[in-house]
Amino acid sequence: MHSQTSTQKLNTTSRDLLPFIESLPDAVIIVDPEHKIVLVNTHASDMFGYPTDSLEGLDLQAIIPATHRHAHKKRVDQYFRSPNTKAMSVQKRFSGLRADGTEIPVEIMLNTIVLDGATAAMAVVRDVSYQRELEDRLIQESLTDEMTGLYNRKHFKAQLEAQHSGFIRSALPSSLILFDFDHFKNINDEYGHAAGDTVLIKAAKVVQGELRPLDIGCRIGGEEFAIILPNTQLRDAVTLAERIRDRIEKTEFRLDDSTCHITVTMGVASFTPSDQSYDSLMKRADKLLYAGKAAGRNCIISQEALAGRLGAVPQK
Ligand SMILES: Nc1nc2c(ncn2[C@@H]2O[C@H](COP(=O)(O)OP(=O)(O)OP(=O)(O)O)[C@@H](O)[C@H]2O)c(=O)[nH]1
Repeated sequence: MHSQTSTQKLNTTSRDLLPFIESLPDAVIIVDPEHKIVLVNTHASDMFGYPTDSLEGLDLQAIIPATHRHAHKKRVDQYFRSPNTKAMSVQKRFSGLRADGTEIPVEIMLNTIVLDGATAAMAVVRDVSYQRELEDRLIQESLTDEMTGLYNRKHFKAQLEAQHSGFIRSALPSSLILFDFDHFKNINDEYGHAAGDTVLIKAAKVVQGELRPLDIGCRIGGEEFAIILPNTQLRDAVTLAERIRDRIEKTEFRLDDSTCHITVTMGVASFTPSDQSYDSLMKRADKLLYAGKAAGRNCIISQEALAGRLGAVPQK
């Protein structure tokens, strides 16, 4: 005698199944091997924005976002070839497509059933908008520096590592600007630590305002910032660094009852074939930054300067 398993097919009729699926708190969509929707509950019509019963008879593709349709169709075919009970969203984030064209984040649990004598797949679909939003917010928070809103050191390292991999794989140029505020201790000593924080927050906004969408602005230490510039040659990175240095120098930082000015010193470097890891770029940029401090601050020193081909770019 065979023991019952959780994957044993349910053998039922639409008439018997309907009250059961109507009693469930999730949307239920039953699909035949030709991908036709054969039975749904009211939650499914509501979730996807269709009048009652009008989902039935439609191709399943009608409720799949266009970008996922091809992969989803293949997955459904594969499911019918070797059906097993499984969650479709364990590794991947799924979305459904509503009648009004908006997308809804969902989790899907699939079961095979025999409905009215024919094999079908029963998808239990749960709206996970709230969880997805929370998840996105937590991910974003875990990568962000709370004070300035720039990315944090953890994200900085992960992104620089990814850029290094891209460089090794396909020689995509990437550059790094590392910078540190000059004599920041004096700001704290003169105006107080809270004022120092205000300067950092405002300077971060100045930096952010100069970046392109793909550039990654980070606060990697107390008053040490970094900008990863994907797909950017050293020359262009130096141009951007100079623009930011100049903008910060010219900014009047308004504090509670006073104002102050501050400057930054920058090290600018790009990946080279001898970089074994992202860390060597980081160390090189750090060395350049400290060479800039030694050269008198408020300046940019680029990798070429270190190689002796270009002088430092002191601004004063
Ligand atoms: N207000 C504030 N101060 C910070 C923060 N992080 C670091 N600092 C301060 O930044 C100062 C850094 O001092 P130093 O490392 O001596 O550097 P500096 O005074 O900027 O001088 P140079 O880097 O040599 O130009 C210290 O006084 C730290 O307390 C922060 O988040 N907020």
